[in-house]
Amino acid sequence: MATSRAPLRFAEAVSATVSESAGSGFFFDYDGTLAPIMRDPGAVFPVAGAVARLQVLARLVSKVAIVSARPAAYLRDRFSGAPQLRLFGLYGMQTVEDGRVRTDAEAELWAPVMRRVAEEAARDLPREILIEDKALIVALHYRSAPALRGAVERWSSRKAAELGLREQYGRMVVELRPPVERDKGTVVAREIETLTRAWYFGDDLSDGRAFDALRGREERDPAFMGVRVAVANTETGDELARVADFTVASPEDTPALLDHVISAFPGRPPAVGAGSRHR
Ligand SMILES: O=P(O)(O)OC[C@H]1O[C@H](O[C@H]2O[C@H](CO)[C@@H](O)[C@H](O)[C@H]2O)[C@H](O)[C@@H](O)[C@@H]1O
Repeated sequence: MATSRAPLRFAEAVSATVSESAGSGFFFDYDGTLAPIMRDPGAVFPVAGAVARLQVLARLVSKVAIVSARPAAYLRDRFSGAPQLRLFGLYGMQTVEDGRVRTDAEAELWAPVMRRVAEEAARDLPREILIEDKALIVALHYRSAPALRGAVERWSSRKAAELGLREQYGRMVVELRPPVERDKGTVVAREIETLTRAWYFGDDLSDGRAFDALRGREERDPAFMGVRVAVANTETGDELARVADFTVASPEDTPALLDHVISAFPGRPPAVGAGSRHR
């Protein structure tokens, strides 16, 4: 991922978005971007104020979406307060349409294989490893036992080779998933086709593909503006921050950045401390 254009100023990015709101979209990763990182994935909820900000934003621009590795049903639950959001789960293998989860047919064919992977992981891996069975993706979490990272990665690589699966590394996690052409980059590339401005917020390795999708579109279409926002963290954040236009310090700071964007729309009250950050 290479940065090729002059640095974008936050105020310019915001005003270009406001002036073409009907062609603008906002895309968000979930864990580590809109929600804190915790040991128990099941205990995580969006940070205070995030859902409300997204709902406001969804009324102001063309499209606001969550693009996550979580199952779509999980996202539907966590973002029920923002019904206008578009939800892409399992790296785009699932979406929510009219309140119902729709799973990609090609990915669905892998359900029996992934069930077997979850069973074998439970049998083979030490019990300190948290196995998150997302039906079409098996996540192997070593946050409670970082010393077991090597063992987890070796097991995962063997299983991927044996069964023809893909691996995705993340924050103290390795995931095994079907070899279908879906990732955050393919989702974003498709969803921005009708847009002229798009922002993507992320914190992790898989979000780099979404950044690349914005960059690729910019290279083909000089009228398009992509805005990459990295949410800082010491685990996987550096790589993303290096190629981001802006960085926020933590998921808890994401709503404040959105306030600066929202307040720039006509008729919106000014954000507290507007213009003082995100340069
Ligand atoms: O695409 P995302 O929405 O960012 O999902 C990526 C993974 O997030 C979750 O794992 C991460 O957050 C957990 C909860 O804070 C944390 O315990 C774990 O160490 C992190 O890797 C989720 O559990 C995974 O399924 C997602 O793939």
